[in-house]
Amino acid sequence: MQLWSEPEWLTLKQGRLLWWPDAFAADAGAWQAELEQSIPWQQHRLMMFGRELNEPRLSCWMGDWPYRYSGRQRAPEPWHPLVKEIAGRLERICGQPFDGVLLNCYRNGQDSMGWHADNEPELGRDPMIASVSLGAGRRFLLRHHQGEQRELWLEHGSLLVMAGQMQHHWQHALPKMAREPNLRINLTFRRFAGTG
Ligand SMILES: O=C(O)CCC(=O)C(=O)O
Ligand SMILES: [Fe+2]
Repeated sequence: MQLWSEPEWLTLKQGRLLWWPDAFAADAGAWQAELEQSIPWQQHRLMMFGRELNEPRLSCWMGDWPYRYSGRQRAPEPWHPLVKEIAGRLERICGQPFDGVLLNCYRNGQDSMGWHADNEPELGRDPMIASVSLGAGRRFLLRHHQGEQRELWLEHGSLLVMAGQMQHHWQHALPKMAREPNLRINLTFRRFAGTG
């Protein structure tokens, strides 16, 4: 009987995913409890149709370099020791270092993230994005620019790595799940293209 799943590479049209549902199952509860308490979660604002709105989630940018998106720049928070440790685990799995991470806190199923690609120029061509999920399981949607769609279930302790040309040909989103009462934390690790 196999108790622990193995990481599996899924090949998509113009992209690759490493999918490992219980990668961190043994640590996920402790990680969630600590990060919920000790990350300086912030409510950021976004511009939508000419109006400023609260982002439908809390977040925190951490690492070695500032994060630019939607024309704004965020200074990084210093590495939290546990987040640094997780970055080290991911480096061994993915075979490359990570020097920045966006932490997202979805307070319940009303929180979400819209369609986007992680294609900031800082990340360079074909970036590897390693995403760790803690807490409530949520749907994760992928869509290719020619129409193909995929859906994954991101559960507590899972790892999803987007690699290859994913960020150039696919977008991803975390839709609302109205009846989900529980919190989810997600960490998406990235690497600044000028380093490592
Ligand atoms: O919460 C998630 O699983 C997705 C987060 C994401 O796409 C991002 O931070 O760029
Ligand atoms: Fe993303």
